[in-house]
Amino acid sequence: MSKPAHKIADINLAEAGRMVISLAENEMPGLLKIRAKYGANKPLDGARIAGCLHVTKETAVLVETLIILGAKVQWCSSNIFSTQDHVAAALVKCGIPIYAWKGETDEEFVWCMQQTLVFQDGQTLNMILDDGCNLAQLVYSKYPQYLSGIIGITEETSSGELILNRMFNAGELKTPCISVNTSVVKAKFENFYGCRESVIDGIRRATDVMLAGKVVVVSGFGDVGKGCASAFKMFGSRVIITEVDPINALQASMEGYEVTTLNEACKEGQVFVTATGGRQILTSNHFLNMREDAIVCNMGHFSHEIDCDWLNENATTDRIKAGVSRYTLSNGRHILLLGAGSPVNLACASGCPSFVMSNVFATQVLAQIELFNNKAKYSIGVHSLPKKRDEEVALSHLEKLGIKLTQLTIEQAKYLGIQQDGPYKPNHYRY
Ligand SMILES: Nc1ncnc2c1ncn2[C@@H]1O[C@H](CO)C(=O)[C@H]1O
Repeated sequence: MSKPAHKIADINLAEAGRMVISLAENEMPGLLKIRAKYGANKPLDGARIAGCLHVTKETAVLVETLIILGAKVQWCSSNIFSTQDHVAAALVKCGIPIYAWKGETDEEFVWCMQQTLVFQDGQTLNMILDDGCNLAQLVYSKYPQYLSGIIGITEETSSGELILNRMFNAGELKTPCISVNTSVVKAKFENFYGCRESVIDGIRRATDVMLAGKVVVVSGFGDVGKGCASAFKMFGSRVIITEVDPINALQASMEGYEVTTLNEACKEGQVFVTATGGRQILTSNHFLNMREDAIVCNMGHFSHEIDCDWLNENATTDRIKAGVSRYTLSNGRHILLLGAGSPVNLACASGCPSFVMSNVFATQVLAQIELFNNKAKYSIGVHSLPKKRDEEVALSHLEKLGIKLTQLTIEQAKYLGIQQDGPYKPNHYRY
């Protein structure tokens, strides 16, 4: 049976979607500059990109940039709740095969990914743009016959990078990959500044809860956790951090946060945010000790940071509104779970803002160009883009913010032992 040209919620939403995509373009100078620089010589001509990344207005600008650079693209979302249906409609209106809608079931999520693998002309994918390694794992497990045709994989997020590294260490990886997450503009910009703004957006849109004065527990003090903690601090919350890594724990303490265990913090917290990249962080004994109507949400890629299965099997549920479920526990107290454990900024709001995503998605495009055109340079494994690319992406965003850069003199460059136009830092430098 031939596959449908697309599957979305409602094509009639296309006009509204195009409006928000146009506004996002104006906030995404990095992608617009890439279109201007590479659009004529089409470095992605011949690329058949299967994309699995939240279908948001920012991703729409990314998708249309890839197409302007010559790629054929088929796309699905990397989360069942993150699709912005009007954006999906706007892309389909332009003839782009989108298989995504807000509120997919887990089975439909897999079906959507499957639709991205074979193109309308019968050719199979030769590039993957992934978020959380969902698509790559599907191909590896269910469609290994396609692997020989895949030139490269670019991966968006830390959880996906973790899986690719695990596959490589197990000798299972058969494809050169570039992790965008290791780029500075992703880790130190989107993961921090993007989450700093969007975590508040997600929680406030879902609950309208007052954050000032409240006890907020953030599990994980990596770049995402740092951004989240910083946001709650700015809003006047009392922030408690939980961590397993002594370095991150010390950092949190140096920032003035209390650092303790979840077994202690679960009794005090009124809002809980997981940002560890791990699994089973918030579990039954925490839930049973939480205060009435404690708000529980996740900012990691996968919902398994929260033991949602235990809640669904051991508590009755009332749907308050889209993205907000109230669980009644055996002890009579209640818990509010946001976005069913999916990243709350994407499930209950619209994800990280366009300007910071412009940095990340410019890096994604450069990574796709690099792998597709220089595959001989990349061995099987998980690679990073050179620092110079990071600096170029950052440079393309300065004008929008009115930033005036100081020029390094030749003498200064000689003293520092670097080129006048960079790279300005050694690879081991931590920004
Ligand atoms: N507005 C957005 N559009 C697309 N992807 C996003 C957005 N905000 C965050 N993300 C990505 O979502 C993954 C986690 O699934 C990240 O690591 C982010 O780069």
